[in-house]
Amino acid sequence: KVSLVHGAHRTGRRTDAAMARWRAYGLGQFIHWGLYSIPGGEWDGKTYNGAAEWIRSWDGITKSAYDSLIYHFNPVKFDATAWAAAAQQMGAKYVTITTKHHDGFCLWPSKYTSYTVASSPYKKDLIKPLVDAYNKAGIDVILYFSIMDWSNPDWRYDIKTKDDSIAFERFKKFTRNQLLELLERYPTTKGLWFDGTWDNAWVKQAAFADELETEMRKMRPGLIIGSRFRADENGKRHFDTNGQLMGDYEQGWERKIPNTITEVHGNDWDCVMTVPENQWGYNAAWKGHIKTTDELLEMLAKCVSLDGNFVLNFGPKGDGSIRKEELSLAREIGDWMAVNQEAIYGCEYAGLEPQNWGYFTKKTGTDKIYMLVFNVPVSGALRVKLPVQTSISKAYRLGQPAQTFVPEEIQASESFIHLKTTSEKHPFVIVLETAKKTENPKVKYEKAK
Ligand SMILES: COc1ccc([C@H]2[C@H](O)[C@H](O)[C@H](C)N2C)cc1
Repeated sequence: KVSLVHGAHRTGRRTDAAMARWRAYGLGQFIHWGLYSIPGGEWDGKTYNGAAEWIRSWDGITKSAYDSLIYHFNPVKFDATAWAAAAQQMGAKYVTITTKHHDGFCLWPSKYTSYTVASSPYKKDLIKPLVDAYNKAGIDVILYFSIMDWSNPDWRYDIKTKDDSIAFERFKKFTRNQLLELLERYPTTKGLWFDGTWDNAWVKQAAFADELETEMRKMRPGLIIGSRFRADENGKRHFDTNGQLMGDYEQGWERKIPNTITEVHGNDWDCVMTVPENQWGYNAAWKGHIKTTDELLEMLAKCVSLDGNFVLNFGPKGDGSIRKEELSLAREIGDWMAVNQEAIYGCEYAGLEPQNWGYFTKKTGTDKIYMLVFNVPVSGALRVKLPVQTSISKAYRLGQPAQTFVPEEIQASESFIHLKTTSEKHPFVIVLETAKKTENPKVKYEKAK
């Protein structure tokens, strides 16, 4: 262990109520929306092959042409209530919304730059109606904020000269001003999801970022900040020089999911996932493999089974409408959640040996186990290995309690649940009510004689 001033300030999970609420979410929605949503990955009839929200960095578009998109941003179809209703029906318990992506365009009328929605034909603040509508729908809001800001002349990828450091000092002040402004304007938001923090200039700001994180946490008790915000004084990100997690949860799982509980290191984490292979902002082409509802449900189940949250991304169009493919995915996920949400919300790693048929979750604070079945074996026999001295007192289909199962014990603490049919076409859940086999004191006494 090396001594660090700006490393992790906490080891182990946060134990407060605000973090317990975050831990219980299970399913979240990500929203990437901004000027990049207007071109949607296309420009002058050419298709940009990268992620649509990165089109400004493409040599097929001039920076000034991209920046002039601000004069065309007028999302007349934007309806925060409709967005929140779709998220609520999907079963999202939190939403992470881009306030400012790498291009620097602010969806709120920031006092510290003119490159905001206030300078667009739309003029009005977009973040407040979203926060209010989602909160009204019972959904918590986390604000995405990119430190990297291509619109700000003081931003630097690295600090090489005296001029660079003078400019970057201005940029650090600007960044702090915007973050405090967001916390002041949107007091009900629960956290900040930082991005654009890998460049050398920011990685060198361990002390500044550490002080800023402390200041923001003081300003908003309970505030949730992940491992992407700051580096330690050796430039280590996500995990400090001693391997300790920076921030409150691990944010490294971008379009990927851990396979075993050991990869999670006992931390809280969330996985942020795109529907296409790698498109966060609206991409008209919608090309490559588009994940199906069952694939996305399996990712959700896998995340919760390994103590994480699953955050599914939506990329609204420049006009403020949400594309029909995303709305139908949300609808189908919501239909499944309406029946099976008990196996997701407030659930955690069950501590059981994983089986090929799917994933186990456990209701936090109880002995209730859920079997989320995605891959029905041709035998129809689902193997369950429980901890020793644990038995199954009841087994039934979630949503159809009359459909019960009598486990076949094949050896100590190992049973088969025999399905009635192997022709299920969609994922389903079996609930196992388990109990510790308590020693009967009378029996013990008799033995002793
Ligand atoms: C350098 O590779 C990157 C950098 C940033 C990203 C951004 C995406 O634009 C999106 O905002 C995602 C959450 N973030 C990691 C993706 C790939």
